[in-house]
Amino acid sequence: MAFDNLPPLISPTVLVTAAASLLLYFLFSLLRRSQHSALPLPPGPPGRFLVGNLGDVSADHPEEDYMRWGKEYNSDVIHVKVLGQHMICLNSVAAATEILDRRGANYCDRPRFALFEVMGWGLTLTFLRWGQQFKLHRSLFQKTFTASNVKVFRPIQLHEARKAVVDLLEQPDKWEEATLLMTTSIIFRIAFGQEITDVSSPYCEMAAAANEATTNGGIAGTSLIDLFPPARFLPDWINPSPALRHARNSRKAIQTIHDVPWAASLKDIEAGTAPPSFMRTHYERLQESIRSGKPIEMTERDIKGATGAVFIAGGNSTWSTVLSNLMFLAKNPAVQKRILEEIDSVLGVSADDPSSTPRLPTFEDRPNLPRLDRFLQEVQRSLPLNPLVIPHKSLKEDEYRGMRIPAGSLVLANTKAMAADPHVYQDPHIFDPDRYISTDEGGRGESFPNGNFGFGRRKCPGNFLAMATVYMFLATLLSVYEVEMVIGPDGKPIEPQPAVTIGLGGHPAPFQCQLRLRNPAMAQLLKESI
Ligand code: HEM
Repeated sequence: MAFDNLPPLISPTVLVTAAASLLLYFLFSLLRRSQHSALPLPPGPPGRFLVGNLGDVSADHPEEDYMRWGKEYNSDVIHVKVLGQHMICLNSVAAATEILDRRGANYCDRPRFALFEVMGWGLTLTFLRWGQQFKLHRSLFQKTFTASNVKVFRPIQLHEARKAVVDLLEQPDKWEEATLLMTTSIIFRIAFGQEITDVSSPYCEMAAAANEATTNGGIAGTSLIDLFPPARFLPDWINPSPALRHARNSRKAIQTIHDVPWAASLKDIEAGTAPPSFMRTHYERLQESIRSGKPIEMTERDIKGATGAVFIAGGNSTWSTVLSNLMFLAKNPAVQKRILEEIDSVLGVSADDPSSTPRLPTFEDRPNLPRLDRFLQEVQRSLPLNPLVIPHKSLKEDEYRGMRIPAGSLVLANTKAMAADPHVYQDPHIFDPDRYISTDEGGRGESFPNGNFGFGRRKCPGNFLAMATVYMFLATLLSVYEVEMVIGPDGKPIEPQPAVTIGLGGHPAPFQCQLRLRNPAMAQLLKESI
């Protein structure tokens, strides 16, 4: 876990308060122990008096520790206890689907994310505890972003993907900026109905500030403020943790991203000029309920919080996935060549036939591009961007294969371990999209990776939307460009090394690649299309 904030927080006041709370908690735990079933906890490293496994789980890549312990204890379910908090890590798809999917009703809570509340993400679905408000916000998302309902957003995704590739025709080395602008504009249009035409839009700065504040908040639920929420009220002068200071300093950015686009969209809605968006749909439903005297289940505050959640959960996560795909394209030229052949054949591009009249890719082409689809899956397996997903919390004590999962446990799904499981994937360290070809077609028929969008009742409600954006951008880009490795000063290609940064929502570590124009006629078509 990320206990990166530990040393600066140790002021005498905090130490005394923390020691007293720990003692109370310890006595309380002793009292409750007699009520537990006699089943053993899942295996895991032995803890120490009072602090348990504090310090045993690394801040940077805890998923690696859980994988190591999985091997050491020969178990796909690992238990650690930190400052009295039970934590259960699920290292296999079998354990995660049984516990988080099938028994989802018991694992749908979240721990309290006190640090993110301080920032101003109080009414954000991702961080809501189980209860009425969670159910309401979850239903707002689920209704809007089902596999079929997200089709309504396709024109936005198509337009933004084409625009991004046209921008790249001017400045092909600005692939990071162009893809960030695209994913930000898509999510802004879908959330608020506000278009971001270029980087000079004030929304870009607001989005960047909110994203930076949020991603630098560390791994959600793991700061000392999360483990000991009363510390959030410590005044600045007794040196609260850097994390708390960061959260307090972030409030303005988070408030702005909720208020400013909301106010602009409200004007458009009232003027009758607002395009379809998440905000418009739910705001108009609320107004309609008020007008017709129907029972009102949500408030304007709920809609504002949920709209902010669409932005924060759906913008950078999609951008990171796009970047990850670019990295693996550059790294695997042979795989890319076969995808390009497939795209050309579907779009009617023929080098031998000058009379061929190719066209630009659309959403309807997706079922005919299975190589691209398998590639998207293999990228997710090879570099899970959220290796431990976001912690779920159990409501009641449970039993799994003779092991006890205490009530109130934090449950982590280790997607990195799942993706590397040799029982599921042959040579898991090799990048091989063909591993998913079905046995009927002569392949191995390995399962698509499971867990990159989470599990159970907290599973990402934006997964269909996100993958539609990633698909549309890649199909459009590859119809025009090839993604290559950069050649280093020694004349050799610089091979990108896949790695993930830490924080809320992982991001691929910096890498290099370059775009080579391969089809000028398609580029011309693209320019004419927007
Ligand atoms: C490729 C892009 C994306 C990735 C990799 C991703 C991944 C995830 C993951 C791992 C979770 C946690 C699931 C769990 O706890 O079991 C999550 C939750 C969530 N995601 Fe996404 N997501 C993406 C895009 C989106 C988009 C586009 C939206 C908005 C429409 C969105 C909205 C949410 C929300 C609101 C939650 C919280 C759900 C809850 O707590 O009930 N995500 N996402």
